[in-house]
Amino acid sequence: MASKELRTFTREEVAQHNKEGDLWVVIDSNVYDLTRFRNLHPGGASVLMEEGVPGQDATEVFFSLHRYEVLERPQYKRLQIGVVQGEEPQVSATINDGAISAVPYAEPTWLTEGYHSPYYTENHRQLQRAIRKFMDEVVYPDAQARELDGKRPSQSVVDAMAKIEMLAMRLGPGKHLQGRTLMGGLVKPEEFDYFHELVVSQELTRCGARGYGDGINSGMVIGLPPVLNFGSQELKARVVPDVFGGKKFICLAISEAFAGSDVFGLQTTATKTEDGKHWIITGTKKWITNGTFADYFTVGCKTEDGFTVILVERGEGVETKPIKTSYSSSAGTAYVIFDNVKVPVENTLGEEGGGIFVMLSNFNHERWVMCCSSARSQRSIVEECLKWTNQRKAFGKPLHSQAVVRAKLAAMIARVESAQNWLENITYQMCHMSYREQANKLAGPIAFLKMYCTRTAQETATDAVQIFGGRGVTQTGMGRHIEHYHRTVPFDALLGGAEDVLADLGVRQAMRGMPKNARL
Ligand code: HEM
Repeated sequence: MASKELRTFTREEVAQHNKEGDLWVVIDSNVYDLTRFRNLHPGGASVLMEEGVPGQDATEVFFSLHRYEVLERPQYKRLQIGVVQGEEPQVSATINDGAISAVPYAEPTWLTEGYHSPYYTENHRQLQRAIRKFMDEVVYPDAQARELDGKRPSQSVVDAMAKIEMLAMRLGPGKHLQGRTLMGGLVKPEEFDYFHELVVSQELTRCGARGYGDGINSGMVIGLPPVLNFGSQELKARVVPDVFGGKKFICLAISEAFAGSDVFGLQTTATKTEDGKHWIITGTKKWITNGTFADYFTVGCKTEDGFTVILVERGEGVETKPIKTSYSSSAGTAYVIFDNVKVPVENTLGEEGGGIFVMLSNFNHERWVMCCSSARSQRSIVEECLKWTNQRKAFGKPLHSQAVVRAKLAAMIARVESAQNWLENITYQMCHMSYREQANKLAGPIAFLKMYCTRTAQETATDAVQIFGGRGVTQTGMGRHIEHYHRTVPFDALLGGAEDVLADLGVRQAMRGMPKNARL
């Protein structure tokens, strides 16, 4: 809403204001006075005097050069002086207003009008509506701002998430939800299933800011499960409420400059003090998401018996330094130094020497969460491409009138639809399997799905840049989401296991299941 009162003009009246010292235009049935703005216009003053602009309807040329959000910025919003008599604006922002997008394939089938799904109940739909509104109103503006300034997610947003128990919901169904009021009581803790969690993950991904997306407590998603599942009661009572309450932050600290996923190559050591009451931890960790602001570190250490996971609290001997990666430092990616850090043995997570089991126990869930995000972010790119090829004209016709452009769109749509449909099938299996069954039966399929999601995501990113041209590599303006996606999408293919490793894991699991008597 503009703060001043808007007047009503006929198109003939607007047309009178067509010179340098008196310059009005119509954009989407709204009237703008650009007289004083002309010399401040980032695209230059002269373009505003080109044929078809002064006193005219500049809607088409405007939307071929600017995103809708330009008109929403306060400094430009006040350029609007009125509306055209008897007309209603036709261009509405289909994102960030809590609504479902009407653009084909911009939403998964279950959210598209007239389509059906066997997987989602009315309760999933209610949660989706509530979370989308929350995301668009509370999280999206912070995500966009922090992604640019590189600061950590605002505490007010973390607090708001904690209030609706979104932090706890991100760890999926389970005992940790007991007694919590999820989304104001919308979902009963005992009814919360993996489809509810899928909704939470996918809606969160719509914030369209990859670094921020990781910054907003993703360290918790991977760092807290070992505490929840393997920590002592005392440790859990001390750590979990503050983490779910958004007051403290936790991260997973496994990878090192010396070794990535090869946990047996790690060099961080934990040795017991003579009285056996403490660990002394020394070593370094690299690429630790949320590490710069974490209070707790779930650390993989080399111990006498092999590999052990220990919870370290920030304090004497713990130092964290930011690492500058291709995405925003909003993620809090850190280099972590442990210098003779003294930790009570009660902070050991699981058995001494049993660290591999602790780590493996969360891999499937972690990878599945990544698939949720990957499938959803691909979809946002498909929406951007569909809108752009529809509104952008080249050689006098919309971009989509070119067969090569349509072929790229077809491939993108097919990829995202297969990723989402496969994801929903696996999610359904998860809902009907015990955790142990999931480990046996789904490690392979989830590994394949993650490999598929991240590989297709990169193909879609490349195609999107081709469609957007120079704008696809420009950090501001029309293609800014494409540039961001293309720059940050390789992250997805590294986290939680590189593509080739996952592919191999899936095949090896399939081979283990081959019947002994199978022959051609
Ligand atoms: C309310 C009216 C307008 C506002 C507030 C506005 C604002 C802006 C802004 C903020 C940019 C920088 C790029 C971006 O952030 O997207 C820009 C670029 C530009 N504008 Fe406008 N503009 C307006 C109207 C127009 C009109 C009517 C034209 C018609 C020719 C025009 C032509 C351009 C061009 C050519 C660029 C450069 C685009 C690029 O670098 O790709 N603008 N404008």
